[in-house]
Amino acid sequence: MWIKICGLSTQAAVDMAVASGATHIGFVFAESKRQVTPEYAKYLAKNVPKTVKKVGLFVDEDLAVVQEIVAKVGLDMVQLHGQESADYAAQVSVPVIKAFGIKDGKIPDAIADFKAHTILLDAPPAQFAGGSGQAFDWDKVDLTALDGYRFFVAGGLNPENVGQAIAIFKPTGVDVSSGVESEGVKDLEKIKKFILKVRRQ
Ligand SMILES: O=C(O)c1ccccc1N[C@@H]1O[C@H](COP(=O)(O)O)[C@@H](O)[C@H]1O
Repeated sequence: MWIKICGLSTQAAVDMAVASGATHIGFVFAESKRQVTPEYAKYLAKNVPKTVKKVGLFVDEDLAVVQEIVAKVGLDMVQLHGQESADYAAQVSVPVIKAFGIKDGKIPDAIADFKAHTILLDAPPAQFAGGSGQAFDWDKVDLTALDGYRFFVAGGLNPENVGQAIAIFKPTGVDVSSGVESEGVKDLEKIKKFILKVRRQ
């Protein structure tokens, strides 16, 4: 099971995510309270083992800027959290995770255009394009629509509910940001607890 801890902005949180067994760590380059500069992400990423994928999160960013940051930071994957097209995704030089907001349980038909990529299911955008800590309506989702897709479940996950999300969706991976924070800051114990919970499933 892939485990992605997103919105990392301190060395201690990166180290805890890696030591606890995260498979992916995420840096937010879009407008967000978790936004980091490429220079700082490069610094945070420098001792991350090659086995852990470094993911850069972007929202409707200019493709040239994405490519520049991928090269500068040494990103392994890019998470597209805006209205990016499949044509745009196809031009990114590293594997793509394409996020979709799930409203009223409806899996958008547009996921069909991203079959070559990994899909990420999130709550619909709120103040920012994501990272709101809100879950979508898990019970309303037609799970057959996800057949044949590699996908992350995200949106409002935390150490307490991630087991239920895995049981319902049987996803390729789970992704969390707000649910491993306390008062808006990454909480090292919650990161560890979240990863342990997933590993014990
Ligand atoms: O984390 C952010 O600040 C963020 C900003 C803009 C787009 C996406 C963002 N985060 C991603 O949103 C989902 C759900 O996060 P949460 O666990 O509900 O807080 C996750 O994929 C984050 O990577």
